[in-house]
Amino acid sequence: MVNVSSHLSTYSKKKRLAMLDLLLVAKNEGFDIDHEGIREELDLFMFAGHDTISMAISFLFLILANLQDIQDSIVDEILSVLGPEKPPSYKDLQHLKYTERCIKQTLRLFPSVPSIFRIASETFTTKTGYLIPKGTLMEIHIFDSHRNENIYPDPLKFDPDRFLPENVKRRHPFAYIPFSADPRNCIGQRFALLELKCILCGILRKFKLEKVDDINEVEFRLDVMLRPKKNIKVRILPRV
Ligand code: HEM
Repeated sequence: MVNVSSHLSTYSKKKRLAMLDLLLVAKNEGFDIDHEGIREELDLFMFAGHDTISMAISFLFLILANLQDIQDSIVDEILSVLGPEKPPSYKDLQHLKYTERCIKQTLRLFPSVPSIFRIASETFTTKTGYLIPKGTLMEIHIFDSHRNENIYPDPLKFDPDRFLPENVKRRHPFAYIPFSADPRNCIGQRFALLELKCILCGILRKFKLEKVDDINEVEFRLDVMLRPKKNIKVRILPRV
């Protein structure tokens, strides 16, 4: 067990505190959190920030291995913003607009969290006329909404332009909810996009992804995360 008091001088001098330091300061200053609570928060972050990203990157690689033209366009954008070697800065990552649209499109078709659950805190009637009694456990099926052809015509088509600002504006704000959309939505969503862009900058400038598994033949298994039944395979070759 860490002795917080002996570490106080270390963390309290820093201007911007890391998350663990923030939690320790909160506990020390008498806020409603104890060591058990801090452990739970860290555990949540480790879980929520790890499997989600690893599934997103797996499906992204599968898509890029299947769709060479999309992969080439992403590489072109990365090279035009960063050149062949430069590690991306925060600002550089903001310029990777096409890459971002491809990531969004991947999370539309393969949302790492396929559904979320809520308990109705009061009785209400939906816009379509269903009476939902207080206490009902509701499943919001993100995977199905993202593949609804009334919202996304030709839903299985990987079309990054669906996420051009003018097209996003035409849809309901809740038509795209890979990170959920309520007060308990994903606290790591901006970080997740940056992380995925960084991974693509690192891998795609050095390696080319080639198709092994067919994107249309992937089967899923029921889980909290969207996982394939079998491991996804792509061929990774040096980019020359
Ligand atoms: C592609 C990546 C990610 C996806 C698709 C994703 C998706 C989600 C979704 C749908 C929720 C809401 C769950 C619910 O309402 O039941 C959520 C919550 C959460 N996510 Fe993420 N997430 C991702 C990455 C991350 C990362 C990188 C972090 C942290 C660094 C993170 C931290 C969290 C936390 C702490 C919550 C709980 C928030 C709360 O309950 O108030 N997520 N995420």
